[in-house]
Amino acid sequence: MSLDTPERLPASLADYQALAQANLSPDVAAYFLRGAGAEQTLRANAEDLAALRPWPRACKDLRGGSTACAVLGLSLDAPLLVAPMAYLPLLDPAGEAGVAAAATAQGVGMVLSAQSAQPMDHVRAEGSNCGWMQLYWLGGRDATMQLAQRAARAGFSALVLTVDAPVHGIRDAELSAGFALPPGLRAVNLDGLAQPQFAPLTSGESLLFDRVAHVLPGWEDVAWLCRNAPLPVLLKGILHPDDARQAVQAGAAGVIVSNHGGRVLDGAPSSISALPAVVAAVGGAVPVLMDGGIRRGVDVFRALALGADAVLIGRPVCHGLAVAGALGASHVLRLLLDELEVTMALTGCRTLSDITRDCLGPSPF
Ligand SMILES: Cc1cc2nc3c(=O)[nH]c(=O)nc-3n(C[C@H](O)[C@H](O)[C@H](O)COP(=O)(O)O)c2cc1C
Ligand SMILES: CC(C)CC(=O)C(=O)O
Repeated sequence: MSLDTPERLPASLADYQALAQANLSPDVAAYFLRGAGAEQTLRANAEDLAALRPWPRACKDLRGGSTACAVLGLSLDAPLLVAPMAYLPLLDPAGEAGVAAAATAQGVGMVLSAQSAQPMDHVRAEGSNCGWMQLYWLGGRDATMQLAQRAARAGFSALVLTVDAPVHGIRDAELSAGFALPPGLRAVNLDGLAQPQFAPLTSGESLLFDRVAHVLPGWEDVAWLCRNAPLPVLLKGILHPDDARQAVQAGAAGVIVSNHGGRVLDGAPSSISALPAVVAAVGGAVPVLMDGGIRRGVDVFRALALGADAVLIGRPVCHGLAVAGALGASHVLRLLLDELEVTMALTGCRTLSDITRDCLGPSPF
């Protein structure tokens, strides 16, 4: 659905969120905006960011400052990418292509979800900054590689393999609102790829441990994909430093610290609290990105100060898209960029490399 574009755009991301929450139908709001279980992790993502204190500095020379950066070959005006999110046309018909156009207009990146409801070629034609393609392990090497090859043919420059959701999280709010995909909406980029078929369960067997677990990837599959895929592969959904080390060993080109926006394992650590140990474990071998709970430019600053090379933005883009289509998504990104610049100026940071741990007050972690 699409809400009527307001005459005056909302002034802040918080206003976009409130408008989206108030106006989306309860089932669509539950899918896009809520989290798993009791939503402890969803809340912790934002609360733990808010606990970090940017430290104002006086009379620093800010002339010639910039937020420009390069992340794994992407040249961006700021270290922001739109996170991969499924089925965006449920929020506005502009869908993934509208968000790609918004990201491109604002000079930030975008990762296209494997569950995009629009064809990848169309999305990239509308917004070339949509440069990375996310995928899940598709139950086997053949289907996963076929999707990787489709992405390469469509001109993407990297793949993002999501490893934190081998099974669906249990999303209470979504279940009680009765969310279901409407007929006609589907993950079109997966058309024709073999999906796992499961034999019927016999008594005492578990669907998860006796069927699904047999088609989940192991580290040897990840290493195989990193070796053979036509594009570099980042791993998304890393929280544990040991997994970060394994990712690097497996040949990952980057690591994304994420708990899937609190949508999978409720109670898992917030992304920002997990970030420092992952950054230390990776030791500069590959870029480290982070997502989860970024709601203001100051949150981008907080993540960079704890060692992220860039951040991904999830739900705020949904809020913008729901309230005012592609224009709303673009405006949300613009607000974040403006807030990041202002935060840098007030903390005396001229460039991104000036943003270090010393720019924060004493850590609560
Ligand atoms: C509605 C929705 C759909 C999502 N779909 C995907 C997906 O298809 N693939 C994926 O890797 N992550 C998916 N995510 C997780 C996001 O990529 C990202 O990790 C998370 O939203 C970041 O947290 P934030 O929403 O607090 O910014 C989805 C998140 C939302 C809110
Ligand atoms: C279709 C889902 C697997 C997409 C997703 O990752 C999510 O909803 O969080």
